[in-house]
Amino acid sequence: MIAKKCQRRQKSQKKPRHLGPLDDSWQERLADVVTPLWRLSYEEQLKVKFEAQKKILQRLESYLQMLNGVNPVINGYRNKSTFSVNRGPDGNPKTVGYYLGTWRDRNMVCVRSNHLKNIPKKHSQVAQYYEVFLQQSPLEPCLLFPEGGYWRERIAHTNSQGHTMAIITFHPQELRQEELCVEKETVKKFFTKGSGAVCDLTSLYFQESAMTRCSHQQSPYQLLFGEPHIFEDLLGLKIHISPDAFFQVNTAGAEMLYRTVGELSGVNSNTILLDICCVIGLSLAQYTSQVLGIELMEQAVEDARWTAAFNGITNCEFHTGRAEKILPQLLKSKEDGQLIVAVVNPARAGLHYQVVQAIRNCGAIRILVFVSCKPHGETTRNIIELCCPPNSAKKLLGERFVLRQAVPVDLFPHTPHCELVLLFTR
Ligand SMILES: C[S@@+](CC[C@H](N)C(=O)[O-])C[C@H]1O[C@@H](n2cnc3c(N)ncnc32)[C@H](O)[C@@H]1O
Repeated sequence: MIAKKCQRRQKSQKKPRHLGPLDDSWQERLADVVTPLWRLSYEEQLKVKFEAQKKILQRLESYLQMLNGVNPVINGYRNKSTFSVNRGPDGNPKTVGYYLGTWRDRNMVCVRSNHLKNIPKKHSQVAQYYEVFLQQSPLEPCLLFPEGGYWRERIAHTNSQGHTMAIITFHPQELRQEELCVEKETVKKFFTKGSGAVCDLTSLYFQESAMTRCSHQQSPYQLLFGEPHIFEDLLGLKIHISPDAFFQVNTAGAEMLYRTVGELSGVNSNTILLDICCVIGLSLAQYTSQVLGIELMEQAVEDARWTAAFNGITNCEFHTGRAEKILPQLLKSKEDGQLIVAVVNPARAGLHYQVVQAIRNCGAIRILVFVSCKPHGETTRNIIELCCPPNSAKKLLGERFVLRQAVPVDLFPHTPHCELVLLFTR
C-alpha cells in the first residue's frame, strides 16, 4: 500500500538528477522495491510509518480486547452528574439541566440534558423530578447570586447497583432556621412520599451554600434521609464514598485506569507505594509492602480508612492535608533505602512546586506514575521540572526523571477528554 502511494506520488514528481536517460526506469523500479519511501522526506517517511503502525496496533488491540472480554461502557457511564438550575430556552427560570453559552456573553441558557449519551437514565430522572419539585415550590431558584433566590444545583451519584445519593444545594439568603427546616422537610417529603419517590433515592443531602462551591468543612452536608454513604465495587474492593469526596465519574473506566497504573508502576512486596491524592493506592495495596496516602479532603481520607478497614487492608497509612506541607517531612522519615514508587493523580491545577521538588530530591523514588486529566498547562510545567537537568537555583537537585511510556485511558466517551498515564523512571 505504501509502495503504491509512493509510486503515485513519483509519477507527479521530477526524476532525480543522478538517474541517466537509459537506465532510469530499471533503477527507479529497483529503488521502489527496495526503498519504497525513498522519494519522501524523512519527516514524511516517519508520518507514513506512524500511521501504518497505528493501524496495526488498533487492529491488534481490538483482537486482544475480544480475547480478554474487555467491553468498555460507552453510554450512560457517568456515576455522578451535576445539574444546574436556570432559565431554559423558553425563559422558564426553573429549568434543570446543563448550561450552554457563557455569563460573560450574557447568552447563558439551561438546557435539559436527558438526551446526552454519557448520562444514565437514573440521573435524568432525578433531574426531571427536581424540576417538578421546583415548579411546585413557592421559593425562587437562585439564578444569579446578587439577584437572590434559593434553589441551586442538584447532584446525583449512583453506584453500579443503582443506589442513588442526591445532593441539593440551597442558598439560605435571609431565611430563619425554622423557615429552612420547612424547606428541608418539604423536599424530603417530595422525594419520600410525593411524586419524587419514584426516583427511589438511597439518600438525600441538603447543603446550604452562599458561595459557588462549599466543602463539607465550610458548610456541612445535612442528611435529610437514607444511608449516609454509598458503596462502589472497584477491582474487588468495596469503596466507601462520601458526598464530598472525589471519585472518578466512570467506574468501569476507573478500573481500567487503576489497572494501567498498577501495571506501569511495577509495585511489588519490596516497594512502598506513595499515593498522592488516595484511591489508587488502596487498589494496589495487596501487591506492595506499604501504602502512604496523602489527601487534602478529610472526608476522602475517612472514606479511604473505612475502605481499608472494611476490605481487611492493614498496610496503609493516610495523612490528611496539603501534599506540599506533608510530603517533604514524610519522605525524610522514609529514607531507609526501601524503593518508593510514587503515584500522583492531582487535580487540574497540577502538583504544587514543593511536591515536585520533594519527589525529585528523594533518591528512593525511582519510579513515578503521573495520571493527568489535563496534561497541558500546569502538568506540562510539572513534567519539565521532573525531567530537567539538576538545577540548584530551583532546588531541583536529584537525578532527573525520564518519560518512558504514555498510555491514554478513555474515561469519557463522547467527549474529547481522556486520562493520560505517564510512566517516569530514573
Ligand atoms: C483528580 S483527584 C484524584 C483522586 C484519586 N487519586 C483518584 O484517582 O481517584 C485529585 C485529588 O487530589 C486532592 N488534592 C487536591 N489538592 C491537594 C493537595 N494540595 N494535597 C493533597 N491532595 C490534594 C483532591 O481532594 C482530590 O481528591
